[in-house]
Amino acid sequence: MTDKVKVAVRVRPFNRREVDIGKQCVVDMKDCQTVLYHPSGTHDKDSHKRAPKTFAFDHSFWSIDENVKEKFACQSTVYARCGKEVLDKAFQGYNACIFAYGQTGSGKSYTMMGTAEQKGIIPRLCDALFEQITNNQDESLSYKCVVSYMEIYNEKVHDLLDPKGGRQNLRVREHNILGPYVDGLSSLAVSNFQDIDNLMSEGNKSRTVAATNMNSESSRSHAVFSIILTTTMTDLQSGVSEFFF
Ligand SMILES: Nc1ncnc2c1ncn2[C@@H]1O[C@H](COP(=O)(O)OP(=O)(O)OP(=O)(O)O)[C@@H](O)[C@H]1O
Repeated sequence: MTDKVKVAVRVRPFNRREVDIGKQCVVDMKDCQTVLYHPSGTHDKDSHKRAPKTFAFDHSFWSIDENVKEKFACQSTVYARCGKEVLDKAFQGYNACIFAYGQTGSGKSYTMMGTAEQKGIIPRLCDALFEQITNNQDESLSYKCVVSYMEIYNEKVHDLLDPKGGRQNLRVREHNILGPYVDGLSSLAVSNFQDIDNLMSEGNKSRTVAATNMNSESSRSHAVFSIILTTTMTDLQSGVSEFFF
C-alpha cells in the first residue's frame, strides 16, 4: 500500500425519525472531499462565520439517496475502494486492519456487515478470500485460514471462541519477531464465510454485555475478530497475514 493508513468517511441516509422531524442535510461530498454546511445557512451579515468547511479524505462515500445515481456509493463501491486492496495486500503477506469508528447509529455495522441483501465489507472480503483460495491453480501454493475472536472488557482479555466455554483471563505477551499476541487464544479453521458468520454469532453469545445493548457497560467491551491467512509454498512458509475487524 502506498499509504499505510487510509481514511474513508461515509454519510448514511436519514432514518425515519430524522425524516419525521424534518432534519436538514448539512453534508455533501465530491470525489474525496467532504463539505460541511452550517445549518443556519449563509444568507445574512454574519454569514462569513458560517462558511462551509471542506475536508479531504482518501474516500468520501455519499450514501444518502440511491436515486441520485451519479453520487450514490453503494455497498459494492465501498468494498471495491476499501476492502479489495486490503485483501490483495494480505495475499502478498501484509497484515491489515479495517476499523469502523463513529457514533451510535451512524452506520458502522451496516458498512462492515451489512444485511443479507446488501452485504457489507466483511462478507464480501471473506467471499473473495475463499474464492481466491479455491481458484488457486499453483500447486506449490497452499492456504490455511483460521479465526480468533476475543473480548477486552475492563482491561481483561477473554476468548469468545473457547471450545471449553471458559471465562479465564488470557495474558498478552510479546513475541520477539511477531510482536504482541494473546497467549492461549483459540484459533478455529474456516473454509467459507458461513463458517465465519456462525463463529461470530457463537462468540457474540459469550460476550460480557450483549453486543446490541447500548449502555455505558457496552462501551467498556471491545470485541476483536481476526482472520489469519497462512500461505505456504512447497517446503517453505512464505507468509502469514492477519485481518482484524
Ligand atoms: N449506508 C446505509 N444505507 C442504508 N441504511 C443504513 C446505512 N448506514 C446505516 N444504515 C441504517 O442505519 C441504522 C443504524 O446503522 P448501524 O446499526 O450500522 O449503526 P452503528 O454505527 O453500527 O450503531 P451502533 O454503534 O449503535 O452499533 C440501521 O438501521 C442501518 O440499517
